[in-house]
Amino acid sequence: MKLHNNTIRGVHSALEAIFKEGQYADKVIERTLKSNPKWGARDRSFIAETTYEMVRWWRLINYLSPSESYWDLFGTYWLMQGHSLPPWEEFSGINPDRIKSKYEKLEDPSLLESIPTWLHEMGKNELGDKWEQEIHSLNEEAEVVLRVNTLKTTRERLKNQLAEDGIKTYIVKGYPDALILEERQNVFRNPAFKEGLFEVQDASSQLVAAALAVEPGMRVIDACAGAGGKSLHLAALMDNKGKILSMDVEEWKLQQTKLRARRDGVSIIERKVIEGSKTIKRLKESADRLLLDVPCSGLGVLRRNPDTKWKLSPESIADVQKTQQEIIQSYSSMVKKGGQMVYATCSILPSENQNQVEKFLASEAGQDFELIEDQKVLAQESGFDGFYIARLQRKP
Ligand SMILES: C[S@@+](CC[C@H](N)C(=O)[O-])C[C@H]1O[C@@H](n2cnc3c(N)ncnc32)[C@H](O)[C@@H]1O
Repeated sequence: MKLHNNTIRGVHSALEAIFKEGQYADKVIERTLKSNPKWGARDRSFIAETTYEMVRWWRLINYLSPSESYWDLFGTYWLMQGHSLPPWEEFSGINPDRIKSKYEKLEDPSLLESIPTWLHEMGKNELGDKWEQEIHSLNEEAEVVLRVNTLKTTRERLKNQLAEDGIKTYIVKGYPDALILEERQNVFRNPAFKEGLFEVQDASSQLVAAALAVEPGMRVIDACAGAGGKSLHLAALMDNKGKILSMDVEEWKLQQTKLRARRDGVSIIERKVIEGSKTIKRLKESADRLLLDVPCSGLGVLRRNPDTKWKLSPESIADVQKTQQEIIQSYSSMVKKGGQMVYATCSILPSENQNQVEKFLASEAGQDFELIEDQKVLAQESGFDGFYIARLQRKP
């Protein structure tokens, strides 16, 4: 594969924004590509993929070639991919034999999997024997998965429509609304996306709304709705009949929900910003179904957001765990007697998942609830993102 100096520079400036300015990788890549409209499709995918992969393997790359120079770091990454380097002056500081022998001697799993040492220790403590395979799976490149908007089309029809545009997809048993792309490509420019025929949503994430067992006509609250991915799925499962209250503490996220609902032909979503405990108290026992897609460490979606591992710390995980317990304790009051609630995270750590549900059930607020079932979705078993989904029932 031929390297081009200008696209490597594009990767360097993206890495600088991510590591020196602490910006989010997906946003940086989006902006880098937008501000360089002349780059062709191949250049764009080179920049996006290389930036993501270098972020993913950042600790390992820096261990193999401790250097301040982005050329040294890129060259090391390129060699790790099994390529050879062109005889450019920029790569003169790299010694491929030294890098290879350093890699071959490596035994420390946290370096081999390119994660912080504290995270390796935490993962081992929480997941035991399953940890090493799980972090290995979470370091793989994610599939692109679509969720068919069944309010506007069927899976079969969309599959054929995309195939006519050269986008080949396949289906996997157990995910009734999902289509998986055979080859990674940008689907947001496809007319079917603009017409609201699909959303991009991982297959594991599609299990969350399905677990809430909604029916048309119900009153549903999505209390951590964010940009509305699950609210939109719920609306489709309810055949756009009933009411969904999409809530969040961040108004700008709910604004996205509004735009997406319009594109997807969803009219049953109402939005409400959570301003404090009063907002929750006013909705006491008002929901047939409540979704708590709570903020979490994001460790289950490392394949999509590899920069998360450099932003997390034991303290930030402890903080988010505190928020999770506060949310389930207080927000569960919105479920009607006899109603149901789903508590979900995109984390694989039991301390954010089943332990939180157990703690809630043992508390005073949880006395009215019982666990119906839970799914501990690991990337190594599902092939998709890591998730936790617990379904609880409030006693009549
Ligand atoms: C995992 S994300 C939700 C993703 C969203 N459900 C989706 O499908 O796109 C968690 C959300 O919880 C929100 N959040 C954080 N603290 C909250 C709180 N105390 N109450 C409600 N939402 C909160 C965040 O702003 C974030 O949008």
